[in-house]
Amino acid sequence: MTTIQPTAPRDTTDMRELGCTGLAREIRARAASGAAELAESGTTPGLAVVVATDDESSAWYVRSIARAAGKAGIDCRTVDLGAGAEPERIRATLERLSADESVHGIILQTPLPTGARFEDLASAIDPRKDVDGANPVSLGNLAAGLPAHPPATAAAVLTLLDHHEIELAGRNCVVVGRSNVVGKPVAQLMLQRDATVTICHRYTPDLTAFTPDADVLVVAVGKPGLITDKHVREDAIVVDVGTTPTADGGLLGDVDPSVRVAGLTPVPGGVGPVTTALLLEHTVQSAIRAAREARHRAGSPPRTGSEQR
Ligand SMILES: Nc1nc(=O)c2c([nH]1)NC[C@@H]1CN(c3ccc(C(=O)N[C@@H](CCC(=O)O)C(=O)O)cc3)C=[N+]21
Repeated sequence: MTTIQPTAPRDTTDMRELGCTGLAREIRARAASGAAELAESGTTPGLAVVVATDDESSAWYVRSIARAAGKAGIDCRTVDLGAGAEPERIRATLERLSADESVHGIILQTPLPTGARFEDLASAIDPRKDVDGANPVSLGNLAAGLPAHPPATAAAVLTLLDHHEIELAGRNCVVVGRSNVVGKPVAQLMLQRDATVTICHRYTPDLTAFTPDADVLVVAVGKPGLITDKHVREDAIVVDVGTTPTADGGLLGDVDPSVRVAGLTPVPGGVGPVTTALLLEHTVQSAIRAAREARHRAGSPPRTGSEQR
């Protein structure tokens, strides 16, 4: 008779918690100082948050955006159309906000009511105001290496990795999840950084065929406990994008708490707060650009030769 040997517990001494303390605050401060500068010339950055869901994670995010925007001097307007809103109504709202000069950033919250397709509706967001990279034009520009705002969550993943000085060039990166809001744009951003990128999703029969190859693993699925020790090497860096609310008001990531790796982003306190901060920063950047374009239209002096391209 064979006895089953318990697997040796992994050494937990040098696991790094890759948190966002300091980083999110720094980005929010940058957004606030940009907003303050704009205020001197009479512009208040405006952010419109369009909601057509009663999803709890989304509701939390919307409140958090409104709170942080207020503190940063950004005028945040939540347009709640209700969970059963018709796609035509959502589209008309996005078109109206796209034409509204006091609005510099627009975010359409996911999930959407059944029957509404995110990609279809997001095409109604003016790409210049697309601060959450939702318009397929933004995703296309991103894939082509042209300027575009990436979705704030995708940008947060890269910003957090940079903050902790995680190298991506030449490394194996595995992304679990292929949403247009996270998985696909994260993969594009990692590709731009010269990583070898694999994308796994719900039709991947066995994640363990791919995830143990990851030097850097990004998980954006929304299934608590999906990733366990068997999925990752001990020397891997893991970014947990999942935020599933629990009945008692807590928040669960996609990575099982028992997982021991070289570095793990915590939930809460990891990607989430950086996401909110970057959304504000994208909005301020968009407002700065709009103000600059308005000055040019008003007939400012022509640019000097060295500035022309
Ligand atoms: N178009 C679109 N873009 C999104 O980026 C998007 C969306 N729709 N729909 C909803 C989800 C959810 N989401 C979160 C962002 C930050 C936190 C966050 O900051 N959470 C805190 C803590 C929350 C708590 O303590 O309850 C943290 O992780 O530390 C959570 C969730 C963005 N989403």
